[in-house]
Order: sequence, then C-alpha cells, then structure tokens
Amino acid sequence: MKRARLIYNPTSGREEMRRRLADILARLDAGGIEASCHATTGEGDATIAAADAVERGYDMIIAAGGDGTLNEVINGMAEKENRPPLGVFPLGTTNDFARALGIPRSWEDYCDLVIGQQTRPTDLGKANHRYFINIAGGGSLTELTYEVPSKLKTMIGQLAYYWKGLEKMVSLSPQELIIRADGQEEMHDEFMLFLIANTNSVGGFEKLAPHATIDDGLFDVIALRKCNLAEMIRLVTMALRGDHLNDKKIVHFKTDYMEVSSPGYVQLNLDGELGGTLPATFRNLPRHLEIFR
Ligand SMILES: Nc1ncnc2c1ncn2[C@@H]1O[C@H](COP(=O)(O)OP(=O)(O)OP(=O)(O)O)[C@@H](O)[C@H]1O
Repeated sequence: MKRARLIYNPTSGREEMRRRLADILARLDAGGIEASCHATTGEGDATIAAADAVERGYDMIIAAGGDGTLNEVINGMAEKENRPPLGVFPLGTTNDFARALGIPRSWEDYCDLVIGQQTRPTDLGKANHRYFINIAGGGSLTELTYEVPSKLKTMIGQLAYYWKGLEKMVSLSPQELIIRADGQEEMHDEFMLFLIANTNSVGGFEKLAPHATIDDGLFDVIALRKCNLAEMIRLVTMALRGDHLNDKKIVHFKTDYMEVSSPGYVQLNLDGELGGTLPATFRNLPRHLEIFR
C-alpha cells in the first residue's frame, strides 16, 4: 500500500468533499492507496499541513479544493528537498490549473488517475518569497478575485467572477510599471495589468496565453498597455478567441526571470490570492514538482 495525505478544503466549491469523502477513500483504498485526511481550517492551514506531510514521509500529497488551496499546498512543499508527487483534485469554484492540465473533474476519474500513479514534471513560479503554480499578476483588474466574498463564491460559483468583472471594467485605472526581463529591453510605461502565466488557462480565459507550457522552464508574460474601455472590451473579445497577442496594446514574451516595479502601490495576485505588493522578482523553477496527470 502507498500512503497518501489528502489535504482538502471542506468549504471549497459547493462543499462536495463532505458528501464524497467516504467514497473517495474507498476507491483509493481499492486501488492500493491508503489515504489519511486533513480538513483545512482556514487561511494558511493547507501550507502547514503540506509541509507537515512532506516531513512525515507520505508517498504522495493530494490537494483537494480550488486554486487557493492548491496555492497554499505548493507553498508548503516548494522549499522541501524531497518533494513527493502532488495530486491536484479540482473541487473549487475556480480550478484554472486543473483545467489547463486537463485533469478530470469527476471524483471517480480523478481517483483512477491517482491510482495510475503517472506523473509529469511541472514548473513552479517564485514571486519574491512566495510560490505560484498557475499565474501571477498585478494591476487593477487582478484585484477582482479577492474582492469576491467566499460565501458568495460558494453560492453562485463562477458567476460571481463574471459579475464582479463587469463591475470592475468601468473603474479600471492604468498603473505605471517598470518591467525588466531576461532577453527584453526594459519597459517603462503605463499598463492596465500584467500577467505571468505558467499554463494557458487563466481566470476562465482558455486562450489568454495559448503558447504557455507547463514544463518548458519559461513563463508567458502578457501585459496590457493603457487603453480606454472600448479598446478593453475589444481586446477581451479577442482574448476569448486567442487573437489578442499581436495587438499593439499587448506586450507578450517568454522569460524565466523578470523584475517589476512601480512608483505607485500595486498589489500582486498569485494563483487568485493576494500575494504582496510590487516591487517583485519572478523566477521560474523548472520541473520543480511532479504532478499526477
Ligand atoms: N475550513 C475553512 N473555512 C473557511 N475558509 C477556508 C477553510 N479552509 C481553507 N479556507 C480558505 O479558503 C480559501 C479558498 O478556497 P479554495 O481555493 O479551495 O476554493 P474556493 O472557495 O472554491 O475558491 P477558489 O477556487 O475560487 O479559490 C483558501 O485559500 C483557504 O484560505
């Protein structure tokens, strides 16, 4: 038998784990995996639980929840020397990372995936002293995810994001940013937002960074220059189809290291959670984790 630590957020998504836990444990057990559980209690708890699971020598860690839970778990694992394989069990309102990797949403298929034990290497991102697995970003639009109260998220799910997004678009303001990246000329300009993508799935936009791959050791950087609401709507429409990258309002390049600073106050968003403020350095840690997929 292999030993797994299942770290789950009981409040995530529509509290699916409360209903399914016994079935999940039974299916894993039948497949040769003995899982013990940790239900998270609040912010930061999944980080402590993941670090603890690495120390205790589990054969694998499974993070069950949304992107927030996943981010906390990778933050508990990233600095450890012997990192066991990670399972990403998508149960949240937003599971951008799992969606980008094509990880199954049904619990039966997910258990079978873990039982199959096939892993693939995955890059991690480091922003100052914190880690991200899917996306880092800054600018006025990215404030969106943590302004949606979590109760509201559980109730109306993904709709909460779109609603908040529409409300936000009219109150966008540009930020002055200085961007330095390996292989790029320094930029000092006004931007609406910048995104540093590790995968191609960001906030429900599947084609925002269509060329981003998870194991190439590089980020796809996308920055939107200062523009008005009409241009913004035009670009969002183009981004839904993946046609935005050649637009003159868009800066797009790949890099494994970059620095962003601003004379103003700019908050960072890491995998949909608040992640400090600028200035920041962003570093790609190539193939830092093995993930079941
Ligand atoms: N028992 C708990 N009660 C309340 N909040 C919790 C609890 N456990 C964890 N959390 C917090 O909930 C946050 C968000 O959860 P998670 O990402 O799993 O799913 P979600 O609520 O569906 O939202 P999203 O997928 O959009 O981030 C986590 O970052 C964590 O800080």
